Amino acid sequence: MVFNVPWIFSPVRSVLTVFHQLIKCEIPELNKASVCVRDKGRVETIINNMRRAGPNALQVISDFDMTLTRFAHNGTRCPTTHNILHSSALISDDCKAKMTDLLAHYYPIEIDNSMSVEEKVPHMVEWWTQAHDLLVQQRIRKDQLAQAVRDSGSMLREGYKSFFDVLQQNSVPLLIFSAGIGDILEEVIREHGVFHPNVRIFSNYMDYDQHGVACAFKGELIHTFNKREGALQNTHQFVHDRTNVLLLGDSLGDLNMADGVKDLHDILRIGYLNDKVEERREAYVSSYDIVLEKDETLDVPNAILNYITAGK
Ligand SMILES: Nc1ccn([C@@H]2O[C@H](COP(=O)(O)O)[C@@H](O)[C@H]2O)c(=O)n1
Repeated sequence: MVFNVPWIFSPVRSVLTVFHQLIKCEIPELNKASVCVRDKGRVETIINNMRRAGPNALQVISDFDMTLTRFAHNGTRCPTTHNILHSSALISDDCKAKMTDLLAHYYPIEIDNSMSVEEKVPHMVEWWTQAHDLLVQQRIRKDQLAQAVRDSGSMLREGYKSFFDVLQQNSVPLLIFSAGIGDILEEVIREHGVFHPNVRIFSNYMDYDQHGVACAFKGELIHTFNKREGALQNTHQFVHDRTNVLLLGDSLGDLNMADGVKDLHDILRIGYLNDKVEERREAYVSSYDIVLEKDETLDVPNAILNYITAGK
């Protein structure tokens, strides 16, 4: 059992670690009740190293659905990129019903704390494959995607503008590694006015025929638990002269998204724990450096980024 009482202790390691006064004052967001930290000394050291190295040494690697987008708003679940498409007017009622059934069956497996990643993988492959096959049958037109996103009520987390803008202003690359649908993801960030040139996306993209109708998904399937393989295959696309990584995720499958970065110096992993909080807290606090429980904001990543970039 891990308690998120700020600055007290972490029974996961039974080590008493505290943030020093300086970082507590400079980054007061770390005092939020939503923040859980296993080893505060380690987090402080990493953040200070990153500040000393400055924004030129930094890249941000992030998941998208439920990490940069909100998990819930006013008690209602917010849509993932898949949900945006399957709830849209572009999809038949029959397809909607099938996609909803798939979600109801496979999402509990995705977040099941009692199953290993190895046990989950075949189920995730089945889920994504069936969902993509259904979507491809719908003859979705590329030029209709922007409207589908506008109609969807998709929401980036509170503080998104500062997050994207500060990275852009400091020329820090933002690499988004998503098992969602890349075409929809792009529309979401375009719609929010933050698709800046420093953003790069690795995701599942649709392929279109000469009429602009989706006819397949391109390349290797990316699901929640094979991002490491994808990251390693795409190492040539990572920004190699930037050896410090701020990693944001919401799944244990996101932890290895930076495995393709060569000469990695410092990495700070921030994990959003959105669902099944009690059951999964221990696993998250053992794996992520900072865990944000039911926190729908980017306050903590923003505060850390501001602290790092202010040191330049
Ligand atoms: N048919 C599907 C398949 C997956 N999902 C959810 O999308 C999320 C993946 O995106 P990330 O940006 O988080 O990698 C994943 O967590 C699934 O729950 C879906 O909604 N429908």
